[in-house]
Amino acid sequence: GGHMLIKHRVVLSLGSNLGDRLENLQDAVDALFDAPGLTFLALSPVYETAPWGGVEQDDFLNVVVIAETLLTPETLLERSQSIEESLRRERVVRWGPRTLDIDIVQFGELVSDAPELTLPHPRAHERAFVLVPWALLEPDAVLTGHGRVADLAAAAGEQGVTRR
Ligand SMILES: Nc1nc2nc(S)n(CCO)c2c(=O)[nH]1
Repeated sequence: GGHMLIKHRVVLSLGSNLGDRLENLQDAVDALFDAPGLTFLALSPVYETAPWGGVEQDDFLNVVVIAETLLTPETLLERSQSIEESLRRERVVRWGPRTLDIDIVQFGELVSDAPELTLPHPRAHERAFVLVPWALLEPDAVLTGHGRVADLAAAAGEQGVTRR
């Protein structure tokens, strides 16, 4: 349904472990902000990260992007999915290798249990490849919020997340 013209602060996690990973991430960030509706606020450094999810596959490169948007969550999801497709995103194995994955981690303070778009992202707060870059950009959101992580450095070590 329609949304009043409210700006929401969104947190996106981008990952790639297929093809030219860095180029895939660069192309994705460019594409996200090429179209109207999203205002860039911050981009984390790039992290080399061990695959999370139990599927044996190559390491990922991950970044977190903070933006402001007038879009609805659904529209942002559609835009993310079309960018994934444009980078030849073959969804073969769930949690398997992919040229690009864009996860909406938070959309303002919205909460949704819609199956196609659960907000906040249900697994983001377990994932050091999300939390470590995110904490650099928004320490309070990660270190004190409901996603409280006792020891981010320990999580980074345990989950193989290292700054490139
Ligand atoms: N390290 C790491 N592991 C992952 N497992 C999945 S699924 N993904 C895709 C994002 O959900 C990733 C990822 O981006 N990085």
